[in-house]
Amino acid sequence: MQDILKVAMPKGRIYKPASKLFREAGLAIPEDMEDSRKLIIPVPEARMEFIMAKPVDVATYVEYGVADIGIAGKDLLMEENRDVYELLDLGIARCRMSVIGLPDWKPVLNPRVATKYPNVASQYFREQGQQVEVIKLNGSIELAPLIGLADRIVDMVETGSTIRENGLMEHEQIFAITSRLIANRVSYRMKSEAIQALCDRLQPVIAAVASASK
Ligand SMILES: Nc1ncnc2c1ncn2[C@@H]1O[C@H](COP(=O)(O)OP(=O)(O)OP(=O)(O)O)[C@@H](O)[C@H]1O
Ligand SMILES: O=P(O)(O)OC[C@H]1O[C@H](OP(=O)(O)OP(=O)(O)O)[C@H](O)[C@@H]1O
Repeated sequence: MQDILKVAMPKGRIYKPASKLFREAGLAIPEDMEDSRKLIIPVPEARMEFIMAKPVDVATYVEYGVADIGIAGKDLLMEENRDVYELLDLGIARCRMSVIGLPDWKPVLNPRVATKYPNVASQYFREQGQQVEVIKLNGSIELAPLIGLADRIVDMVETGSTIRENGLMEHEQIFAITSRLIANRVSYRMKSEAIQALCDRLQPVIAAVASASK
C-alpha cells in the first residue's frame, strides 16, 4: 500500500498559492481547507493528511518528523536553520529580505537593527564586518526607525508599498525569498516513493507557472 504523506501546510499568505499548486498538480485538495478551524485534515483521495500550521512552525514539525513534508518560506528556513531537506523551490510567495532605513540614514557606531529575523540579521552584518545591536520584534517592523527604536531594520519587501507609505528606503537586498518544499530526513528515505511522486507532479506545474510569468 502506498504511504500517506503528512504535510505541514502554512496558514496565511502562502496557503493560497501553495494549495493552488497542489491542485494544479492533480491533487484533490479542498479549496476551503483554510476556512475551517480544523487543524488536521485528511485527504484520502490524495493519500495525504494536512497539518494546518503557523508558517514559523512548519520546519519544526518537519524536523521532528510529525510531518513528512512541509512548505516554508526561505526566510524562515534561513532564520531557523532546521535539519530538513529542501526538495523544491515552489517559486511562490516571492519577496526579498532587505536592509531598510530612513532615506537620510547616516552610519553610526554600533547601530541598532530591529527585525523578526535576528539570526539572518546578525549573520548578514557579521559578514559585512559591521558590529550591530539586533533587537527582535514580532511585527510592524517598519515602525522601529520611525519611532527611534532602531537605525535600520531587516525585513521583507514584496511590493514595496509598506516602505513607501512610511517614507523608508530599501538600502540593500540580502536575498530573494520563495517558498520551498521541505522533507524530514527519515521520511525522505522511508516514504521516498510517495515523496518523489509528489515532486514529479509538482515540477511541471512549477515550470509552467515560471515560464508564464516571464
Ligand atoms: N510581503 C510579504 N511579507 C511577509 N511574508 C511574505 C510576503 N510575501 C511572501 N511572504 C512569505 O510568507 C511567509 C509569511 O506568511 P504570513 O505573513 O502568512 O505569516 P506570518 O509572518 O506568520 O504572519 P503573521 O505573523 O503576520 O500572522 C513568509 O515566511 C514569506 O516566506
Ligand atoms: O513590500 P510589501 O508588499 O509592503 O510587503 C512587506 C510587508 O509585509 C510584511 O508584513 P506583514 O504584512 O506580514 O505584517 P507584519 O508587520 O505584522 O509582519 C513585511 O514584514 C513587510 O512589512
